[in-house]
Amino acid sequence: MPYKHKIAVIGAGAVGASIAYACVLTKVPANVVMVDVDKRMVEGQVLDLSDVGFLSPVPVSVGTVKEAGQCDIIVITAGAKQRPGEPRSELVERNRTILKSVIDGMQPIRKDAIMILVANPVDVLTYLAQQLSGLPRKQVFGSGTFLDSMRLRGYLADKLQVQQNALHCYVLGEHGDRQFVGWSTANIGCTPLLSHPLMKDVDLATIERQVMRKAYEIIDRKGATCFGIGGCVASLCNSVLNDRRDVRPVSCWDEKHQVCLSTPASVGIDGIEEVLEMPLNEREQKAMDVAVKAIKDACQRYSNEETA
Ligand SMILES: NC(=O)C1=CN([C@@H]2O[C@H](COP(=O)(O)OP(=O)(O)OC[C@H]3O[C@@H](n4cnc5c(N)ncnc54)[C@H](O)[C@@H]3O)[C@@H](O)[C@H]2O)C=CC1
Ligand SMILES: CC(=O)C(=O)O
Repeated sequence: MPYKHKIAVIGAGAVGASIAYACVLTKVPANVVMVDVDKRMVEGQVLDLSDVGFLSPVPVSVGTVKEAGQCDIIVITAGAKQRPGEPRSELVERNRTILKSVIDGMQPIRKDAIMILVANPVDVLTYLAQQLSGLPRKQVFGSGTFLDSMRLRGYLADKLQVQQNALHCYVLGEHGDRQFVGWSTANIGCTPLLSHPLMKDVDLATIERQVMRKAYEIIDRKGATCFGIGGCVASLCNSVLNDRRDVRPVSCWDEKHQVCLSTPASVGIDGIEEVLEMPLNEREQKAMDVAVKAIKDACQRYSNEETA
């Protein structure tokens, strides 16, 4: 084991394997430990990932749920995925049960562990994981709308013919059907995005819908999405272990709305270092209220049962 840090990836299906693969290729400074109830499958994933060892020093091994509880970062992807056309919110019944069994199996969890939720519906599961794990809220966050925001940047970068990293724009609220774009604060370089001449003929509602529907389109064609989220979560692991303080739209505890929702926050060694206050115009505030209500209703429905 060349590194002192360990990242556990619980759930070694399409998403877990893509996260491990992206961690290896981005040379995250840690040993990656993969965990799954399907023992033969997880062994197969680790054997397969060992073939990329010629490109990276990051080792990948098989571990147990108990060992995962002692890792520096615990990534949870274990759970059911959407069937074609199925919204993420319909996974809550199945995935909260899996989440509880995973968290119970890890106890006592290392006190300074950072837990990153990926399984859907990610905003609700992040809230439940904060309750179930006993960890401070800043140490438990979800991938949120990081992936959706990168999808948005992809569309805009193509349209405007600029590098994606010149665009500062976020998808906010829910990683689900009630997500929305914070157009009023979007920038290209340091100039307002909507003032760019090439944005004049762009239908914002169409782009917003394409971003929201992208997961459905991919699932319709190949049954699951995995590469984008693999990159996003590997990037979050790098932000934590290198204390990079990258600002990412992740699902985290929002003091104002008293729920976990997707909003920009800086991510570092302690998890969520700071949640940034996002100015919203009237349309965006209405969309945020709709997202908050949906997430809150689901959280309230399940939180008492889960902690009982
Ligand atoms: N937050 C995001 O942006 C994204 C989230 N997802 C979500 O990630 C989740 C996983 O998706 P896939 O990897 O495609 O599904 P998958 O079916 O390929 O893998 C799920 C894995 O979880 C394992 N598992 C189930 N219960 C377990 C337990 N108690 N302990 C350990 N492992 C357990 C299964 O054996 C399986 O290998 C889904 O909920 C999906 O909706 C997927 C893509 C993006
Ligand atoms: C499946 C999912 O949540 C996504 O690709 O956005």
